[in-house]
Amino acid sequence: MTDLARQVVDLGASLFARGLTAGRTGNISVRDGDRVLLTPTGVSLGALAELSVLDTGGRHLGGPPPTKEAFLHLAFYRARPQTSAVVHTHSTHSAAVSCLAGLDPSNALPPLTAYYAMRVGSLPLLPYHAPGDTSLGALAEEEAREHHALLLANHGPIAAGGDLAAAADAVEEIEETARIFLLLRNTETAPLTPDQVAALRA
Ligand SMILES: O=C(CO)COP(=O)(O)O
Ligand SMILES: [Zn+2]
Repeated sequence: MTDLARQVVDLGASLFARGLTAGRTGNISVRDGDRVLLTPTGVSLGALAELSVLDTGGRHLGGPPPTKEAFLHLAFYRARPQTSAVVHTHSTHSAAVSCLAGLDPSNALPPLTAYYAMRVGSLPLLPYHAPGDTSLGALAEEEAREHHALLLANHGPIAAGGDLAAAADAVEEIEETARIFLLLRNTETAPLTPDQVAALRA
């Protein structure tokens, strides 16, 4: 197993052990030159043994069949050439927020904390599609041009980063902020001001 593949296995084990995705949910990918290593479909992130290999055009080059969300991962790589990794989870609080009525589709969570503003920024909500429904690909690719993190309605977060740690950081920060958001529901909150957010992202 290559060092990069080992990093995917270790990240999967870490996300699973911390309850950030359960059962056989979630998927991870990392770019390796002109190839992409992805978690296989139907496996627990806590028990990854081998990875699937695609080219950036989606051609299957080796390993078991890839995650059914491979098309979403590839949409991020196409839309954001600086992306080297993508992480998707079904983290509980993020998934709970993704089921709420009345969310702002352009930004599902307010900037309650500085780290959320720094690691995520804004979080467009993509309309519900069944897992693996490739008709979400075009919309995801369009949103990914401007945003490295998206929330899939009635599903969970997906985030891209310059490396695996950055993509995981974004998904974890979404989960922490979703938890805070739900803890504070029906309470008046004081999110960061646009100036405070801009200062953090400068
Ligand atoms: O999270 C998932 C679907 O959205 C898990 O599917 P895969 O096992 O195909 O990766
Ligand atoms: Zn999923």
